[in-house]
Amino acid sequence: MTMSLTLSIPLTCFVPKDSSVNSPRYRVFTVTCSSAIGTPALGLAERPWKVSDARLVLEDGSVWKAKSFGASGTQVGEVVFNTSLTGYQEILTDPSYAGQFVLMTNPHIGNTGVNFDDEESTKCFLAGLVIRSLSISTSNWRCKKTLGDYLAERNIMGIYDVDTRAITRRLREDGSLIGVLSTEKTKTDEELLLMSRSWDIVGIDLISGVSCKEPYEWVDKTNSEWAFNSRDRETFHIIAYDFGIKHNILRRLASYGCKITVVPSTWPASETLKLKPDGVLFSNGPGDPSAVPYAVETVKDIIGKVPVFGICMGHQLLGQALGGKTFKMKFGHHGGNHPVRNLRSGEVEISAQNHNYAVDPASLPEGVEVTHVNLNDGSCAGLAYAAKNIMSLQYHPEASPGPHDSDYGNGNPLFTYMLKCDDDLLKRVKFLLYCYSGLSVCQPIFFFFNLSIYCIKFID
Ligand SMILES: NC(=O)CC[C@H](N)C(=O)O
Repeated sequence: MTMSLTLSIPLTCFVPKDSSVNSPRYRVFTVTCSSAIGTPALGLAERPWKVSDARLVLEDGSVWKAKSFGASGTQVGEVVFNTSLTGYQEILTDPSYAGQFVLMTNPHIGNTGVNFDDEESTKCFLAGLVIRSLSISTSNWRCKKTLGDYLAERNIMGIYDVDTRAITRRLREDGSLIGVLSTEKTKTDEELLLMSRSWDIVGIDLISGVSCKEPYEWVDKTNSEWAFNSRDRETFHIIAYDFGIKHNILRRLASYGCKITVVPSTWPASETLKLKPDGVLFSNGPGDPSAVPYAVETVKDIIGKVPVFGICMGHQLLGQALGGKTFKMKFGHHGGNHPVRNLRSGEVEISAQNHNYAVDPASLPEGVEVTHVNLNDGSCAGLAYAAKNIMSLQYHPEASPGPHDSDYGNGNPLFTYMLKCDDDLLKRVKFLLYCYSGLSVCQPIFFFFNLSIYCIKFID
């Protein structure tokens, strides 16, 4: 059944007192929702009066009472905060969050439900979701189910009605913390605390749990509705190492004319080189880059022989393979609003990021160039080593957190830079250019969503 609600809202409540806007005093808003009465699955996620039935116990001894949604049980993980306003579904399906609880600083989550197009992988690998307020209704033309139903089906725990601001301040002051989330009443706070203190994410190989088991070919391109900056004139064969690869990286490469073979994280370098690819991509992935020495060895065996490009974990592994060091940051970067400066062009990009580790530029050998820096803390956000045809980024150029600044397109500064270089260098780094300029997708819906928020703020 389709319901139509007509709301008469005094417009004066949206207009500043000194506004000169000449408009009727009342405007009629018509809201149409296609939820059947008596089947609240798509309309109501949770009754707002549900009582606390979950606890988040942090390793610092603090206990946070909350209400559960999604799966129930007891789960341990590292708590990180994410500052994205939109894109919770991309976050939920980003394999790099394996072993982590994602706390969203945006207080209102779940309002657009979930759909089948925005997934970055086929599973949710994160430990759980921590939010302030779970939207009691979902409203989006692409919505297929509620966030609560989605998490329950994937056996992922979620909690809401928890003071996410206070936890974020704590994480900002003390750094990322291990926590235990539980809906089990039989477990005491002390037991949960002990559990949190006896688990660690450092030094664990989380990549093996998320990587594909067999090689496969990837052909899907960015959906034409969202596509921009596509090029399919030329075809490059790319081998993409799956350390927890996000689908949009593959879609953007396909849209830029790449034929892609995705291989498991343990795929031998010799097999890769036998295929004589035009380039190799080292993907993003979860956990500590120092815990996967086998992956660093693979990277070492490949660099210098074919052009390579690294994203996030791939960037960190490249840093190590070049002789550099990675270190754990205090609370990392997780969000769709991180400013990054491109040191070659001087331009600033608003980027999507998700990492807790970084490459220490001082540890890198001579000749390796830091191409990008994160403007929030000056950390290394990109590297290039022309002598070995290497480029890498710490952030996610394929993402569209609203802006798609990191999809440089044809008229991008790097392209201009390349054209000034000699022909040989241009040829050698052509693949890198394709990767670099290709990794982003337009999602106008986010743009308009953000725009509407700004408008509401403006007239409020
Ligand atoms: N997105 C990623 O690839 C993350 C890399 C690594 N797991 C980190 O936290 O820094």
